[in-house]
Amino acid sequence: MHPTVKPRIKICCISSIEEAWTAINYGASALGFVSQMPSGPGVISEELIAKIVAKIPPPIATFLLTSSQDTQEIIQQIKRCGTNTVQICDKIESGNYQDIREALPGISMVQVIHVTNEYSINEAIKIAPFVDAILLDSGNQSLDIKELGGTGRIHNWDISKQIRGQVEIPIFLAGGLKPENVALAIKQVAPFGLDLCSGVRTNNKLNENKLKRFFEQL
Ligand SMILES: O=C(O)c1ccccc1N[C@@H]1O[C@H](COP(=O)(O)O)[C@@H](O)[C@H]1O
Repeated sequence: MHPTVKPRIKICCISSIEEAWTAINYGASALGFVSQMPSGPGVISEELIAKIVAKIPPPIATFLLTSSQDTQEIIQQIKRCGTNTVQICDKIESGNYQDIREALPGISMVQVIHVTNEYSINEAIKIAPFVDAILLDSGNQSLDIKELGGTGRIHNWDISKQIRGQVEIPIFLAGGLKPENVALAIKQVAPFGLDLCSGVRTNNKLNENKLKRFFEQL
């Protein structure tokens, strides 16, 4: 069990160098870049991701969000985009986490678990030994058009809290976080990190007023 500290903040769906710097200036320690997805508001091209990532200084973490389920494909995608972290938004079907570790030893791996019911707890416990962090998001992988994130909806935080209590690695909480609910989310789940997209945006653009209000709640 980790001690409760002020959570680290990852601002996701970054779509320009200006947005990246706005998020960093307000206090983000990580930025998320959404590559091709079946659905969601944050997708940008890999070319744009690579261009923005090249301008981000240490120690800011850069997360590539991928929907690929094939580790060889993921490795190539990370190389093209140049991020230092990969956020795997679906279940790996071809290959395993070790493939990514061996090919890219410096890359951190974050696996997304879509919190839907109590089974999500076992899913998180099973995956935790192989990755560097787990990100608990809202979503639905069984829809015809999969929802892998960016839903703007919260999920059952009681399940997230149970995962936080049973898994030793850092937990990020995502899904519908915004200035109005972040204090309660921290109190209830006490995650290592918070990850958000739509809650600090207006018409898909980063909104400085919402960002400011969000950071004031921490
Ligand atoms: O934003 C997207 O387009 C997206 C698509 C597919 C997977 C993940 C995506 N974004 C991630 O979802 C979380 C939660 O988003 P929200 O705050 O509920 O809008 C976000 O932090 C991104 O990591």
